[in-house]
Amino acid sequence: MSSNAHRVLSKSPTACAPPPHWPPHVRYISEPHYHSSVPLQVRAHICPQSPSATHPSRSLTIIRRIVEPSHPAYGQFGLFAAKKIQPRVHIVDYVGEVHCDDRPQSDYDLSLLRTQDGLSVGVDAHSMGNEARFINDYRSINAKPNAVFEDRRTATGELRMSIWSGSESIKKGEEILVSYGKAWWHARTSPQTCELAAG
Ligand SMILES: C[S@@+](CC[C@H](N)C(=O)[O-])C[C@H]1O[C@@H](n2cnc3c(N)ncnc32)[C@H](O)[C@@H]1O
Repeated sequence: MSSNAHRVLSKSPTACAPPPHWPPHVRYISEPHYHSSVPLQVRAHICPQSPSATHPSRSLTIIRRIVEPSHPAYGQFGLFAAKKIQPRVHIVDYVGEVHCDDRPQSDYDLSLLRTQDGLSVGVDAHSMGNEARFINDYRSINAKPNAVFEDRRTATGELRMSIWSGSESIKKGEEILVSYGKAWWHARTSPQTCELAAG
């Protein structure tokens, strides 16, 4: 068996090729990975069955480098509408590593859930994730966000933080922008850091 054939056969069944402009140092995943810091009973609450792969994002979004010097994330990437997106449409789930440990250094860590015991569950897309990790915050770009974070359960019951278009449609080529929340920005201008707040 050639080494290429072996690679294909040993690939995870849900693995898929990264989209164009995907950075080589980040692992592209289409379903959440659960870190060992997530207690079993919390994992069972979030994901009662096996994780489900999501592929709705490809046709709706495109990752693009920001080339406008006036953009506050100039030189970085952003996520853009590949076609017109109608209001209140599910664009993509924020997929990454689901964890309960602290990730103060990550700029890709989003809050998924706080349990009744006060345990904080995050989704960190710093080292592995999908297209959603490239969504920028609207501040200094637009007057308001055109997309929102909203949690949902997939068809197999898995809790996900998803990105939906807002009350207005998003034009083809327009940047998809959410609000990271004031606390996220506050944490980055003060000595302490915290998770990206969905809101
Ligand atoms: C979740 S990442 C977004 C994707 C990022 N632009 C990239 O290329 O990987 C969050 C980072 O994007 C940048 N960013 C996002 N929105 C921004 C904004 N409105 N103004 C300045 N920087 C922003 C900041 O560097 C922030 O730490």
